[in-house]
Order: sequence, then structure tokens, then C-alpha cells
Amino acid sequence: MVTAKVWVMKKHFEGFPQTSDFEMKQEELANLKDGELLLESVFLSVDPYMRPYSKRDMKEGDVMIGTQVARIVESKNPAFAAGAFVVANKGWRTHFISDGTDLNLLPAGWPESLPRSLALGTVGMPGLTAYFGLFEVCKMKPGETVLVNAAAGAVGSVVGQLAKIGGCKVVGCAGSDSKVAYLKKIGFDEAFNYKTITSLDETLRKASPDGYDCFFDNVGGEFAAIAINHMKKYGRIAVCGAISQYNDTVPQKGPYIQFPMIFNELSMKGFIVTSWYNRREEGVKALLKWVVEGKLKYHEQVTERFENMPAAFIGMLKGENIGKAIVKV
Ligand SMILES: NC(=O)C1=CN([C@@H]2O[C@H](COP(=O)(O)OP(=O)(O)OC[C@H]3O[C@@H](n4cnc5c(N)ncnc54)[C@H](OP(=O)(O)O)[C@@H]3O)[C@@H](O)[C@H]2O)C=CC1
Ligand SMILES: CCCCCC(=O)/C=C/[C@H]1[C@H](O)CC(=O)[C@@H]1CCCCCCC(=O)O
Repeated sequence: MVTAKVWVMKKHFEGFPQTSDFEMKQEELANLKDGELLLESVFLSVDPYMRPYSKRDMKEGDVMIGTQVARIVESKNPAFAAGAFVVANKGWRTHFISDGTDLNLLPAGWPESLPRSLALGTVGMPGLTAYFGLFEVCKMKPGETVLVNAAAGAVGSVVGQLAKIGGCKVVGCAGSDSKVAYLKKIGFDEAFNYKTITSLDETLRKASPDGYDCFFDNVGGEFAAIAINHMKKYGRIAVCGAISQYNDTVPQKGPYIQFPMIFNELSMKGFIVTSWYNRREEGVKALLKWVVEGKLKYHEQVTERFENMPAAFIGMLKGENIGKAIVKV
């Protein structure tokens, strides 16, 4: 008999999540039936979506939603061998049972030198968000200028580097000077700290006086309201996330976007990366190849121990991560 540790959302978050909103519990797992597998989480992901989706989909007492890289401890399913690693979507759990239908094996030929946690970041859901968001939603073309916010994070850092790989100029912003230095290191042409500038309007104009062809928006709110006025004619905006609004208790007002949308004939499209998962293999293959070639750099903010899941989640929402926020069990 295996006992799993799980984190539940004890109380719905009000404003910014607090550690007291979470509770760690134990779950006794049943013995394996034929066709089933026992898995242990090795790395867990903490992601911004957990905040808005908890409000929309979860009730108090539910296990926190989320994905992990897990190792197969025991297998009674001939399609899976013990010792193999998979990506699963089983929430904040140390151990769990699966019948194999909801598991994705790590890509064949995963290099020994690469951390398997990249399957939750640069070579996983966030990397795919950058890939499909930039190439399919923004329809980025060589020679264009791309703007991305939350640029030092899991999605943004890949967006910027793919824009460079695709032959574009890239401007990014982040919330600390060390993040700005990181953006320069990974090839951003222009980078600024949105918390210390005096005018976003002036900063965006100075970084690209001719404006932006593509805007990959991870933040929404006031930033997006100002950035939309800096789009070039026929510019494209990928509405990926709105992290500046996830902890709001009172909805933000505005903006009124009709004038720049009409005058500049802009396109603005919201998207959810899973809509492109029929092409998941293509995206994973491309991202992994660029990582192996050294063209796509990665950084991970690793928090040790499952017990620190809430702290890692809250820290990521506060901006403590450079690159992907990961918990190592
Ligand atoms: N549409 C889709 O399918 C998907 C959407 N997303 C969205 O992409 C965005 C980025 O996700 P991800 O890369 O995983 O997360 P990150 O790794 O970028 O972590 C979140 C970052 O957001 C920044 N942030 C937090 N609060 C604010 C704020 N009020 N204003 C501006 N920036 C803020 C912080 O960086 P800083 O220090 O720079 O403030 C923080 O580090 C999120 O909005 C997420 O919901 C992610 C995956 C899929
Ligand atoms: C206004 C909210 C915007 C949120 C944007 C975002 O971050 C979306 C993330 C999804 C991503 O495209 C693919 C996912 O896996 C994220 C959603 C996860 C939903 C979990 C569903 C609950 C469960 O697992 O049971």
C-alpha cells in the first residue's frame, strides 16, 4: 500500500493566494489492477493558469490542478515499462495510479544531459504556447518587430528567442533588473524593467520608433492598453494571458481599443495552446532540436521539496522566477 501526499485548495483564493489557503493531506492508493501503473512525481509545475482556473473549475477541498513529470514505479500495463518517465496531469500529488490513457511519454531520444523538467517548460506546454502563439496566432514573418511582456518567464523567454530564430527584432519587458540582464543575455534586442520606467509610452516608442508588427501579450491590463497604440498598420496581437488581472478582486476598467484597432486594421486573437495539440509532436520536436543545438536557452527556478508547492506557486505569481518555475519533489 502506497500513501501519497497531496495539496488541496482549502479555501478559494481571495486576491493574492496565501499559504493558509492550502492544506497538505494524505491519500491511500489502492493495489494495482491489471492495465494500471503506479507513478511517482519527480518534478511538478506551478503555472499562472492555476489561479484563474481554480476560480472557474475547482471547489474548496479539491486537489490543486497541475502537471508533473513522473516516473513509472510499477507497471501492470504492457504498453509502459517501469522506470520510464511521462508527463501527467494529475494535480499536486506525490504518487498516483493511471491506466496509461492520460500519460505522454517523454519524446524518444531525450538527451541524458537535459533535465526532464524541461518537458514542463521550454519543451512542454509553455514552449508550445510560444511556438504556436508566435508562428500561428501572430503569423510572425522575418524582418518584423515583436513585443512580449512577462518576457523572462516560461512562455516569454521562449517567445523572444523564437522571434530571434525567425529573423525578427524583439523587445521585451520584465519586473526586475536581473531579469532584464537575462533577456539581454538570451538575445533580446531591447529590454526594460516595467516597474522602474517613468513612461511605458515613451519606452515603447524609443525601443521601436516605427512600432510593432506582433505583440505577444502575457499580461493584459494597463500594459496592453498602452501597447496597442504602438502597433503598426495590420499588426497582430496574440492574447495569451492576463496575469496582471488574475488576482484582482474588482475587475479593471477599460481599455477602449476600437480606435487603434480600426485605424491600424489590427488583428487580435485569444488562444489556448491545447487547440494546437494535434500538432504537439511537431512543436516538441522543433523546440527540443533548438535546445539541443544551443539556439534556445532555458533557465529554471527550482524549488526543492513537495512541501513547498504553495510557496513556489505564490512566488511565481509575485515574479520570483526567471524562466520556468518548477518544484523538485
Ligand atoms: N493561452 C495559453 O494557452 C497559455 C497562456 N499562458 C499565460 O502566459 C502568461 C505567462 O505564463 P508563464 O510563462 O507560465 O508564467 P511566467 O513564468 O512568466 O511567470 C509569471 C510572471 O508574470 C509576471 N507577473 C506577475 N504579475 C504581474 C503583473 N501584475 N504585471 C506584469 N507581470 C506580472 C512575473 O514576472 P515579472 O517579474 O516580469 O513581473 C512572473 O514571473 C500567463 O498570463 C499565463 O496565463 C501560459 C500558458 C498557456
Ligand atoms: C483568463 C485566463 C487565461 C488563462 C490562460 C492560461 O494560462 C491557459 C493555460 C492553459 C494552457 O493553454 C493549457 C493548459 O493546460 C492550461 C489550462 C489548464 C486547465 C486545467 C484544467 C483542470 C484540470 O486539469 O482538471
